[in-house]
Amino acid sequence: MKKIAILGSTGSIGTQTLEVVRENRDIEVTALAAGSNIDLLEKQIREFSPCLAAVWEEEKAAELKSRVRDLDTKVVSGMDGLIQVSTEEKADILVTAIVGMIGIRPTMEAIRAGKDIALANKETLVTAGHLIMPLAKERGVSILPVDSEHSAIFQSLQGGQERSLKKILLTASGGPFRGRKREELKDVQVEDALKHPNWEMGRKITIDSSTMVNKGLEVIEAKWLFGVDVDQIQVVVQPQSVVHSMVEYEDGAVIAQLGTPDMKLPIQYALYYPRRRYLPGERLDFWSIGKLDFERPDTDTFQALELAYRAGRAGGSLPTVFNAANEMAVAKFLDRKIRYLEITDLIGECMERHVNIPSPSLDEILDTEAGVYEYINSRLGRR
Ligand SMILES: NC(=O)C1=CN([C@@H]2O[C@H](COP(=O)(O)OP(=O)(O)OC[C@H]3O[C@@H](n4cnc5c(N)ncnc54)[C@H](OP(=O)(O)O)[C@@H]3O)[C@@H](O)[C@H]2O)C=CC1
Ligand SMILES: CC(=O)[C@@H](O)[C@H](O)COP(=O)(O)O
Ligand SMILES: [Mn+2]
Repeated sequence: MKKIAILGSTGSIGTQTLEVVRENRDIEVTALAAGSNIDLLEKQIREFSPCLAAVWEEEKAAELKSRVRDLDTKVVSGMDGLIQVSTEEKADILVTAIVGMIGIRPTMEAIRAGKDIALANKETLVTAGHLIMPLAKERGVSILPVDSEHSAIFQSLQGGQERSLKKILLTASGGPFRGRKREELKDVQVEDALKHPNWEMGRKITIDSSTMVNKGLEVIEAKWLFGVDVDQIQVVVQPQSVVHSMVEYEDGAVIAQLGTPDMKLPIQYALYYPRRRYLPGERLDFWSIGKLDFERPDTDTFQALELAYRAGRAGGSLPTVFNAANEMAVAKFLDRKIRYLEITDLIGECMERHVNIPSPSLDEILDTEAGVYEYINSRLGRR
């Protein structure tokens, strides 16, 4: 019996992970954590009987505790609760399906406790990759990619050919605004940006896909997962999201992983690696697909992609600035406090004024995050 804990069980990746669990009878869920959706978390507790559940908000945790008092599930809250879930002693694998760099501490504690990580939470690796990758190596734990592109790269690298890897071809859908010019994006509304052409995902990552910040985060995520320079990573727009990513080897051979846009495949692959298992769902039908398109990304319009390369090349605390500015800007955009193009503008502005810390400690990363939030709040006044 495989045993897993999930951070962010009520979200898009969290619920799809539980679907994978439902379809396979040999995974036990030992711990679950969510932010505030206690209605869904209660249902999950009743179905999967974890011994531990965490809710970020203390009041909601108290309410959930009272609702599940007929069960043996212990309910905890706050950062301490997240860490208890991530280090729950019976679990072998932690699925990090929480959104944002709030995942750093629980992920690091899980690694210290010897858990393998099925990593969806890219913000953690983007901001703390220089701490996480060596820690994982030291503790002998695996970081298994869940992000579809990184899973595709990982799958394309099977066979132990990593040493002959020349280049990563990271595919991007181009988002809902592919083909538009920057000028045409000034009046974009929340509803427009939430219409991803191919994937159903949480709100924050959906906005990130529309600005191509998501692809920028993924470039830095790939740098850490596969030990390459960001300049060995080329973003290729593949509007159908059928080619999930590719690798080019020294001899010019390109190996790709293709599939329907369904996150259950990378989730299941991470949970059972190196085994492949039957997964119900649609299969690719190349006769009806007909053709696949490939394009160069428009970095004049999607300036965040260049900013991410700059942050990834510089390293240190600059990726934290890129990520933290985006996290706050997206929250404000979703709250209708700022305009769409201000997301990218704020990221650029925060990066411009930052004095880079070459190899920041966890405290320095969190201080950098706090500094970015403080700057954006003061810069926007009461907005
Ligand atoms: N969705 C996708 O297809 C993909 C997602 N990813 C990455 O996976 C991560 C999750 O994305 P996604 O599932 O779309 O996001 P969602 O917004 O759908 O879900 C986020 C989850 O995190 C929980 N959460 C948020 N804040 C806290 C907190 N403070 N404490 C505890 N739990 C918290 C939410 O709980 P609640 O709802 O209860 O508040 C929810 O369960 C992101 O990093 C994203 O970039 C990567 C590739 C694909
Ligand atoms: C499903 C997944 O992995 C997302 O990160 C997806 O790739 C977003 O699509 P784009 O960022 O390419 O639009
Ligand atoms: Mn992705």
